[in-house]
Amino acid sequence: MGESAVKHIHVAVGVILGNDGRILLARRPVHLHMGGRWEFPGGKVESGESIQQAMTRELREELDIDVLAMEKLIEVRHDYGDKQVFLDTWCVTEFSGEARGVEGQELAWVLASDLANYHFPDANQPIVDAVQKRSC
Ligand SMILES: Nc1nc2c([nH]c(=O)n2[C@H]2C[C@H](O)[C@@H](COP(=O)(O)OP(=O)(O)OP(=O)(O)O)O2)c(=O)[nH]1
Ligand SMILES: [Mg+2]
Repeated sequence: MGESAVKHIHVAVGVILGNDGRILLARRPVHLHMGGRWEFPGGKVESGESIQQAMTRELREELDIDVLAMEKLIEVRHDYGDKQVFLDTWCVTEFSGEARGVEGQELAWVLASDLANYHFPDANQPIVDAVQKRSC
């Protein structure tokens, strides 16, 4: 199958920066794809939504925060075999509210230098590298 025939799921992925430069990670529920691994919060872009709208909606749903400013970080395409994802990854540089795991997910505020200690989905290495290379 040619590259053009592969349908990637468009995912809004947020690298959320806290006041002290820490980054917010959430643990994916065990029953989901890549369950039990740590992720940068976000989710699928719905049809007709811009990436900003999708990020705002997802982070409200998952964390009860409102995105005030975001900047593009990196685009990652990955083939899981059963599923192809396009991780449209942005740094969330300003938000309002205090993040909590609305869906019961475990959260952690992590220093960029400590990201290597967390088990991420296989697609995430380029994102971790980008975060460590340049702060958002
Ligand atoms: N949010 C997020 N998704 C990631 C990361 N890395 C990675 O491979 N993914 C994959 C896992 C999923 O296949 C897909 C995101 O889907 P999701 O399950 O979060 O989507 P969603 O929040 O819209 O959830 P749902 O309502 O469809 O269940 O992207 C990451 O760091 N963050
Ligand atoms: Mg999600």
